Amino acid sequence: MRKKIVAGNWKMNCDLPQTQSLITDLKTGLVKEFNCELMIAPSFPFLYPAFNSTLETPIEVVAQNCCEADKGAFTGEVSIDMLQSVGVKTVIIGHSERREIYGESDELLNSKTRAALDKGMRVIFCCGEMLEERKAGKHVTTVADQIKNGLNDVSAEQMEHVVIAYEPVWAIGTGETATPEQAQDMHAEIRKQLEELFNNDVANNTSILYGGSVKPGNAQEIFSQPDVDGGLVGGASLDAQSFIEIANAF
Ligand SMILES: O=C[C@H](O)COP(=O)(O)O
Repeated sequence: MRKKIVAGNWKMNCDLPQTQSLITDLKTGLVKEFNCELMIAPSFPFLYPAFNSTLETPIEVVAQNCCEADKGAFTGEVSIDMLQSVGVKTVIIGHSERREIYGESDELLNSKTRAALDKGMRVIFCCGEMLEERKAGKHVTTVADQIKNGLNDVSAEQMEHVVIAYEPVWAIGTGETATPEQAQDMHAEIRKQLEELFNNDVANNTSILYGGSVKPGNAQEIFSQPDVDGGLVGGASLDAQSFIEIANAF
């Protein structure tokens, strides 16, 4: 079932006091029902305190990454079981910063995605083209390849637990947003791709979020596009008021 979602990716920004104070501000600001699911993704050490602080609220705490392996000699990694043991049910996989800075390949992201889905997690699978790829007119094929490779061997049934986040890399943290038309065009292409890879139900029922400089001032126009089901928000999610205003854009 296609859901409206606004997810805040806090990236590597808040320490424990800042995490707690941002959650307190969010809880104070959540005075009414929202027409969308709300998620926040703090850093690993703060997932458990965040999970505890958001019990009985509409906020879901999600992870920014996970390891594809079960357990063992993987220094610095965090397993899916570990995430689940602190209440996490959703994980972001394939963010462009993981792809670019940490060199995570389509194959690795596919392993992470399948491992997370096999363990019953929900996955927010990120895709998006670089500026040069858009300028060269290769943005649609780039994103199609990322989806095809990243979701290889994922079943149509498992796709019920997959959310796609389209984030053009040139719009992340730059203040430059894709136009609502650019977002809509790519989201429609992604749905076409999901239909080819899976079926019509998967294409229609998968939530596709837009990410890249979403702010209170542009959220409504972007979210009003027929194939945009919400946002993966970076910078603006670090301010409770902005995040709530974005969530109110539905
Ligand atoms: O995960 C979120 C995206 O990278 C967007 O970040 P941004 O809203 O700061 O551009």
